[in-house]
Amino acid sequence: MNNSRQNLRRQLRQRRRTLSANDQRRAGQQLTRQLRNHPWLTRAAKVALYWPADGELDPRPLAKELWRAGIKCYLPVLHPWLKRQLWFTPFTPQTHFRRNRFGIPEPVAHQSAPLSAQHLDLVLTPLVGFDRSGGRLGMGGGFYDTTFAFKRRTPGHRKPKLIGLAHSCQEVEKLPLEAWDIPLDAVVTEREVIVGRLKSDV
Ligand SMILES: Nc1nc2c(c(=O)[nH]1)N(C=O)[C@@H](CNc1ccc(C(=O)N[C@@H](CCC(=O)O)C(=O)O)cc1)CN2
Ligand SMILES: Nc1ncnc2c1ncn2[C@@H]1O[C@H](COP(=O)(O)OP(=O)(O)OP(=O)(O)O)[C@@H](O)[C@H]1O
Repeated sequence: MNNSRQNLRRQLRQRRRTLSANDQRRAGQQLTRQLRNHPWLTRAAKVALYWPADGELDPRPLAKELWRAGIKCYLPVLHPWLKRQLWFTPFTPQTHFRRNRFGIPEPVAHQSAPLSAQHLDLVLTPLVGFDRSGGRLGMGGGFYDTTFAFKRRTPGHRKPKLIGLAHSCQEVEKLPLEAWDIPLDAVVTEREVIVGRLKSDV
């Protein structure tokens, strides 16, 4: 694994952890305000979010608004046998959780049928670092890149839209792009909506 990528990841995760509980709460509310009436969301029927860990921007206040609007929410679960693949299970106020092998809460399996990524309209992804052209640095497991690799294999496969959520302190000038990276369609921070320039649009 590339050393500068590892160092950058460590640095950015550290930066994220210095945000106070208050900063985190405010950022989650600001994110909700920016997205709740956004056409990306109001036009979607099925939206994946994540359960925040390690200082990630908290999408749960947004989930509450989506429930209210009748939009279905999902959370990622590690696929039981497919390497680096995520499945998505429904997220409702009744969902029960258990910790996965990374210590992140995920819905208990068998509560309801998991969905594969192709069936979602919109995916709000966690991230460690981002740049303004849609570059994403994650936790390093390769889960999102692997799960959404079909978007690259099938040109014109626009669904689901991938939108990274991040604190603005997670921005970097330029991320080193790896061959397998799937660019984000946009990044939303507590401050702004940044629309990435997709390679396929050029
Ligand atoms: N909130 C949230 N949920 C998520 C992700 C995420 O990034 N955030 N994932 C996004 O992919 C998946 C889990 N991927 C993860 C990958 C690595 C580590 C991690 O902490 N790795 C350790 C070292 C590796 C190890 O323990 O083997 C570390 O970095 O310290 C955590 C989650 C699915 N769910
Ligand atoms: N489509 C893919 N097929 C097979 N392996 C992949 C694929 N995409 C990524 N990987 C592997 O996953 C590993 C981690 O990738 P990377 O560092 O880009 O993860 P990340 O995007 O930071 O993490 P995550 O998506 O889990 O948040 C890499 O070593 C790479 O070999």
